[in-house]
Amino acid sequence: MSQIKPEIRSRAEAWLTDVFDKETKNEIQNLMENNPKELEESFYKNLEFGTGGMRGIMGVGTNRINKYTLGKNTQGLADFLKKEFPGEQTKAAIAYDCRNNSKELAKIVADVFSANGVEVYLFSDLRPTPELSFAVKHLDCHCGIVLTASHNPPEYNGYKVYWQDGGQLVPPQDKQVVDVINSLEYSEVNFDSKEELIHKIDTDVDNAFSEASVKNGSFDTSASAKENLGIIFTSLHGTSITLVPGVLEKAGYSDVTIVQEQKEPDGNFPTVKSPNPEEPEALKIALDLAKEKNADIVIGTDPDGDRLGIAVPDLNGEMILLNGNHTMLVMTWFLLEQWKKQDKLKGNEFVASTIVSTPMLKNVVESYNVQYHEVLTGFKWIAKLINDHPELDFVGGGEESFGYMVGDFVRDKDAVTATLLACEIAAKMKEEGSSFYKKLLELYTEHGLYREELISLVKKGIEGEQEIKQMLIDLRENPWQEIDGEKVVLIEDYQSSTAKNLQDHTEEKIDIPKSNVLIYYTEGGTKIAARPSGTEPKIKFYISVNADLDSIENHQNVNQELAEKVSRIKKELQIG
Ligand SMILES: O=P([O-])(O)O[C@H]1O[C@H](COP(=O)(O)O)[C@@H](O)[C@H](O)[C@H]1O
Ligand SMILES: [Mg+2]
Repeated sequence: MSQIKPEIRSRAEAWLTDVFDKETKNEIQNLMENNPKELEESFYKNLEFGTGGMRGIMGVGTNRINKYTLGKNTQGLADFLKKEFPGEQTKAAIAYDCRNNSKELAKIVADVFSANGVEVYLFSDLRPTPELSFAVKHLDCHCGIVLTASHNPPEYNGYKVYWQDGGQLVPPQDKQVVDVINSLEYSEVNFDSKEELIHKIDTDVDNAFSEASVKNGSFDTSASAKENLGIIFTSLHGTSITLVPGVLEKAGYSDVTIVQEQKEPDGNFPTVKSPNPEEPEALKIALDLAKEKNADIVIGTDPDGDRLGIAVPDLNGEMILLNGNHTMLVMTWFLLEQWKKQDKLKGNEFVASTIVSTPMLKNVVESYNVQYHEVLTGFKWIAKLINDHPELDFVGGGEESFGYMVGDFVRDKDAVTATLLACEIAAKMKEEGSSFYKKLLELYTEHGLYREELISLVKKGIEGEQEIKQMLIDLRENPWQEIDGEKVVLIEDYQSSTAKNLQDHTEEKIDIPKSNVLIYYTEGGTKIAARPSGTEPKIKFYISVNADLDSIENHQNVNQELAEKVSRIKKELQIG
């Protein structure tokens, strides 16, 4: 008992009142008596909204995902809706993923909204996140919620919030909503549902979304090319199983093999260490199956169906996992070619990506005389750009973390439509005697070979958070001056919004919202970004190096040299 800090004890004791149920109180008592460390982790702060909504470990406490923290969020949102749309019948759409407790938490969110007079459209079963983004607009809702922690480990859950346009909350609403939530007491949350305000949704929205996906993810690839494409698909125990097989069939793909061991939705993700297509291990079963079946493409989506991992044959026919940058480059090239062919490039189109994604994309996009815009990490910022620039046509957007969005019919990354686009490209390339991978290499010969690596260092809990903060403070105090023998020429600090040119000692203002991100550029074209993850307890370093590639035949040598360069950099900077 004596080990509990007084402020933690008082925060925990506030949860021992009648506002909270017996189970919660028992668990808190238990932690107080037996596990003060866990009590502190659970109560030392309130959960916050990050890159993609609010995420946390499930359990009791203010720093955990539970009925009370999400109830308070929802009460705050309902209060905000009332203020923002006075006199209107407000409406909210709610979806949930395969995680443990997602369904129950979705019902609680529906209860609190309805208790406050908000009309609720609740999916009758699990669905991918992009379908919720679609549903918000389709059903003319004022906001939307998805209960999901995306690809985080099984002990996590979360709460993604969408606004009227189908994009996740961004300024100015994000701060306004958070202020209302923070001003509430737990006792002010109304859980008394009005069942007559809760409507179940499923097939109608599914059909509309599937149709829109097929339309947006299909171009001029022939029916025979599609039939000839061998596809292996895995939903990694997640939500995309509800839609992807159906849209592939609708779009004309007949040779689709679903990874059976991973098709059942399961919040424990029993066949993978992490249900994240960014981790090579996640696609292992699918890759083995691809070998056996001699398939042309492997696709795996994350639990909430918004990010996708792809593997395709390299020039020797060996399956190779692509990273988010690779996929984004080929997809964007393909979309630009299609727009060009359809005579739709008029000079007011744009492609968007994030500051930690490959700088090569800019070169590809601008070679089509299309505008390239860069935003902070988080697809919500890409969605915001679309809103902020009604005068521009959005072609597509992506980010290094395996997310892509085709056109603007949904306002978040969408692995359903992106799966169709990946198959469209692979089928067409195969028919033309080329390949998805060869196309990537051709882009390298035109724009240089870019090699990117992400290093994520996991640092959990209170101490981890402190350590991550300190690492960035240290970097600011002692910035890298030279990296792999190349002088650092520019340092961007997105927290102070300054770009320091170390050569002419000038300083420019960065004109995007503040964020704890540092980016270094060297005279040789190396780019290194550092930031804390906004979804997981990690610090992330993004390394990008590049070199000219004169012919495809040389790609392995050049790639090898760049891999060695990245290794040297990691060693020198002591990151991973
Ligand atoms: O996790 P998801 O699929 O919802 O994706 C979310 O998190 C990713 C990782 O963010 P961070 O680097 O801050 O962890 C972001 O890239 C993405 O835009 C965001 O929507
Ligand atoms: Mg996700």
